[in-house]
Amino acid sequence: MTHKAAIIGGGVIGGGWAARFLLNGWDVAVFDPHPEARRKIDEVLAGARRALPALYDRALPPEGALSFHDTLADAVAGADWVQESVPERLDLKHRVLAEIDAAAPDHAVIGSSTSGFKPSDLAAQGARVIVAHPFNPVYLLPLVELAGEAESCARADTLLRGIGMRPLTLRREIDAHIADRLLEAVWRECLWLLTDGIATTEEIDDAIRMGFGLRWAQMGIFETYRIAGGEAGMRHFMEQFGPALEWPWTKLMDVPEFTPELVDLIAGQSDAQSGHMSIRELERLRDDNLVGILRALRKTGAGAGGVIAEHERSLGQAEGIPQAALVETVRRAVPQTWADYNGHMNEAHYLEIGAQATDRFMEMIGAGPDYIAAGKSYFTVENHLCYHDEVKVGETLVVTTQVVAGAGKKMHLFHRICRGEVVAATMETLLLHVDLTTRRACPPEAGVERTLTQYAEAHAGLDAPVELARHVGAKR
Ligand SMILES: NC(=O)C1=CN([C@@H]2O[C@H](COP(=O)(O)OP(=O)(O)OC[C@H]3O[C@@H](n4cnc5c(N)ncnc54)[C@H](O)[C@@H]3O)[C@@H](O)[C@H]2O)C=CC1
Ligand SMILES: C[N+](C)(C)CC(=O)CC(=O)[O-]
Repeated sequence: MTHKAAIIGGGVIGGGWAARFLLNGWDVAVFDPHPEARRKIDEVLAGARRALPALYDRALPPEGALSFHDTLADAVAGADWVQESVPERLDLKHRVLAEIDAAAPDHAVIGSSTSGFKPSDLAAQGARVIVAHPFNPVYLLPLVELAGEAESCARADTLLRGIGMRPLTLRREIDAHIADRLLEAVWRECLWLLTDGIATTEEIDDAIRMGFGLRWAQMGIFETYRIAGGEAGMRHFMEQFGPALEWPWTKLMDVPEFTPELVDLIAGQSDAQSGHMSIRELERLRDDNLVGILRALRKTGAGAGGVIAEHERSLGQAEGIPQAALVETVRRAVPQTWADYNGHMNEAHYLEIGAQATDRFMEMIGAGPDYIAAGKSYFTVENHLCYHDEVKVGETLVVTTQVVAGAGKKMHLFHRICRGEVVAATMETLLLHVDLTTRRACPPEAGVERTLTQYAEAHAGLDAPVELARHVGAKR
């Protein structure tokens, strides 16, 4: 059954929520009286369609339906989740939340994107609401801080995990939650460094992105500092740097006055630093970098990479049943990071997607991660790729796999890499079954051999592909 989300306020954050729900298969209804709201959401969606599918090696579910409504009540009718994302003004939030509460179904989770109000502030006039504070861009960053009534937070946790997010439920409510407390502390010190003429906006950004910002994405602060203590770890780190808390290393709670002069100084320096790019261009750059970082983290499971890997496991894939028809082994979007200077998918990634098809087929015959952990696997000994057509970023590729032969130590596969009806490339691959202890070829375990043989027999009647056993044939 398709879920429905209602988005009340479709600006930077509401647009991001709309994209996150929609691309994960939810229907989305938007209410925002601003005359430009639809255009802005369409632009955020275009960015999300380019970025989010690129995180995964499997296809996301088919997109839900997007609709815009003239009244709040229309938008929330039948919704399973209502997300309030109007500007950060308590009086406005009270008005909007009262309307949502009156119109939303009893079972709906009502979340507020507030960056800093506590659930008790929001519910002061009786509206049912929890804090569901996301991070920009909502369609890529997994974190959502939850605060408020326990049962609603638990329901919210389940639904958010289903759309690839990582809920963090606060143990008790606090102004600005956890992450914004940290962001405000850094922001405050940045303002002092600017006010005191110590550094420019660009220099401060360099101080973050060239150094500790890279560490924070994967280890946060405590794990990072544990390592900084050397072999003696966290205790030694605190012995060494604890006294610094007494030194003037931080202005602590002292806040600079936000004068018009300070605003002009920051806005002017920020224009000089990044004004040569539009906000949409900056968003695309940010998203491409985030996709690259998240995909790198996926490999080790560190930080948000673990969330992506876990969500991907929940995305549907073909059943491992031997059959005469070809087996679908991969269905995925082409990420921006796979494009090259010719404006299409680089040749190396045809091999990558072919290798993903082989990995998936190994899982289907019972030679997946558990089998490998127990000491047996397959090694590739030969690949042959034929490139037939170019593929562009964002297109969906489907790989089907044919078993050419599968007996004893050998597994001979033929992958067709298809874009719709077009076979964009083929990859023929020969693998040998190996004992990972001796690193030598050996017969597979009985279950794997039996399933592989069943596939080979089922595929024996299929036509041999024309590319099979072809050599590199340049006409002379
Ligand atoms: N911008 C950010 O980085 C983040 C913002 N937030 C929070 O998200 C919320 C929204 O912030 P942004 O999206 O940045 O603001 P925004 O200004 O980009 O968007 C607010 C939207 O609400 C609409 N709106 C105003 N009154 C409305 C009403 N009565 N009914 C329906 N829509 C109405 C406006 O037309 C506008 O499109 C705030 O509570 C903010 O603290 C949370 C995380 C990050
Ligand atoms: C600046 N901010 C308080 C609106 C930041 C957030 O709430 C979260 C984010 O995305 O940085």
